[in-house]
Amino acid sequence: MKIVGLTGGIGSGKSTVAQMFMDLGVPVYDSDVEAKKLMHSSKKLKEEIINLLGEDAYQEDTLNRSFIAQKVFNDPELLEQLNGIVHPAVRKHFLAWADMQKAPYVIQETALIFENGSQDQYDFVVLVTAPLNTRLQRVVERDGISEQQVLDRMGNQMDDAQKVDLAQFCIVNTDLETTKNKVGELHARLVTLSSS
Ligand SMILES: CC(C)(COP(=O)(O)OP(=O)(O)OC[C@H]1O[C@@H](n2cnc3c(N)ncnc32)[C@H](O)[C@@H]1O)[C@@H](O)C(=O)NCCC(=O)NCCS
Ligand SMILES: Nc1ncnc2c1ncn2[C@@H]1O[C@H](COP(=O)(O)OP(=O)(O)OP(=O)(O)O)[C@@H](O)[C@H]1O
Repeated sequence: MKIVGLTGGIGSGKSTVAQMFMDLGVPVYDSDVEAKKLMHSSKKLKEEIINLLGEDAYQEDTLNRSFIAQKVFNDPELLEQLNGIVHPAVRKHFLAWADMQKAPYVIQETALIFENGSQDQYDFVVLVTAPLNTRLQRVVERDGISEQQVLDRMGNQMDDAQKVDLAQFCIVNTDLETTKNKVGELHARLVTLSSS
């Protein structure tokens, strides 16, 4: 079984594209969602996160996302430390999940691949892109946060121009119908590549 990484900057449409692959029957692991579940359920992670960010990181036992986001997304060092706690746990959990899937290939959807040099963990990396202004607008509308807050997160991610050169496949996600067709073509290609 091959392991495909699906990545893209904030608001590029990773989750939208991931859903299209799921509709074609491909098992998809959503790292953002699973990371949050682990940050909630693992006592060890929780302790480490409280040690790093303080008691306010959890509110009545629930992850205080806005507090954490506001602390880490404009402090690269702190973000790196948080990533150092969360990412190894997600990796371990993903591998156990992948082991249980029966399909030619599985997808790990994750915001960060090239940023942390983890591209070697994948057989192929698919990059989703969209123009910066479109991404900004989508996230402001979806999450109700300010443009500056989106720009802070973008500041911790690599530019598309650099990522395009590193990925094996790229999906430009502006028109949804075009994206869907591209996903269909890519799926057929990945199935073929997975059997060779
Ligand atoms: C800070 C947190 C609680 C904010 O949660 P929130 O629900 O507001 O945002 P969400 O997780 O949906 O992230 C939205 C987008 O922000 C960007 N983002 C998230 N984590 C990171 C990161 N570590 N570095 C750069 N960008 C990131 C991505 O584009 C992501 O898709 C959360 O993002 C987090 O815990 N991040 C650190 C752990 C991590 O790296 N998770 C990502 C998968 S392993
Ligand atoms: N081609 C498109 N046309 C119009 N809206 C879109 C398109 N693709 C995605 N969107 C919308 O833009 C928003 C962001 O898309 P999505 O959540 O898939 O991005 P993402 O890359 O997963 O974002 P994040 O990094 O924040 O998790 C969503 O509200 C989604 O419905």
